[in-house]
Amino acid sequence: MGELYFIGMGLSRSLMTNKALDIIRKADVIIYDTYTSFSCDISPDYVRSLTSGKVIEANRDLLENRSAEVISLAKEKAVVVATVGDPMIATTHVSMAIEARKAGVKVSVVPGVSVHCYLISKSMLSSYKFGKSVTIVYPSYGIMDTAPYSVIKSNRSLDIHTILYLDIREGKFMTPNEAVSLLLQMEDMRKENVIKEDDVIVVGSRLGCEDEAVVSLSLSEAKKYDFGKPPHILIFPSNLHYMEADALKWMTTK
Ligand SMILES: C[S@@+](CC[C@H](N)C(=O)[O-])C[C@H]1O[C@@H](n2cnc3c(N)ncnc32)[C@H](O)[C@@H]1O
Repeated sequence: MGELYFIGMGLSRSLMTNKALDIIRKADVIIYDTYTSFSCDISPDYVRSLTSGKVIEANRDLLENRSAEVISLAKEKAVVVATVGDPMIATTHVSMAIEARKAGVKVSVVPGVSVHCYLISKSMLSSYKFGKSVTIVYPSYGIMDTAPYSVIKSNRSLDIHTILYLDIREGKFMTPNEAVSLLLQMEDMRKENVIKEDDVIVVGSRLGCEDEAVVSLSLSEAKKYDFGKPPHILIFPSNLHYMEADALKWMTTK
């Protein structure tokens, strides 16, 4: 009898739980998700060094379009879908989990340290004040997706903060500089007075790694700031409680 495990590996080796390690060590097959996120020190080769199970590097096609193959394998074997961070936060793996359950396969989820929670904690902004999050994507065929603009506008109208994930496209990671430039272009297009150059954002870089950084700066400062190596993530805050404003003062730029 097989089983399908969705394992969160955390953001880096030091943040991988013992439970995740145990299940990876014992699994027959590990489907390593290379599509939804990236870690500074967890890699398919690192996972190979932990287990005698077969490690398969999975792209979007295998995880979304060919998930039936994974589910069919899990009818007989212990199969792990291993994701950097948490397997169910800002991913589409719930769809595979539901299909597997419908097919009679036992499904287990092992949460991991997610960039979402890690960022909220490091920013010290109130966890009660975060709304819908959204990904800023590169324009495709010259068309700009202004969904992040709509989400920030809606969250701000409710006085809540927005987490902005940044696009990963064919191995290229969007930089905070590119993200800020796209947000300002969205304002130019929509002109609904949502995003201004002097708005303050929080940028998390390589969270969970030795060289992680969290900085708070204005959009105009962010345009030319060197944020270092990826991955990066942004918070677009709404109005700040005085304690949140104090917390951000400790995170000013270098
Ligand atoms: C689609 S989300 C997936 C989140 C993942 N499932 C988790 O729970 O951590 C991936 C995006 O989160 C951000 N991200 C992921 N890991 C990060 C890290 N260690 N430091 C900063 N940003 C990170 C990047 O913007 C990246 O493109």
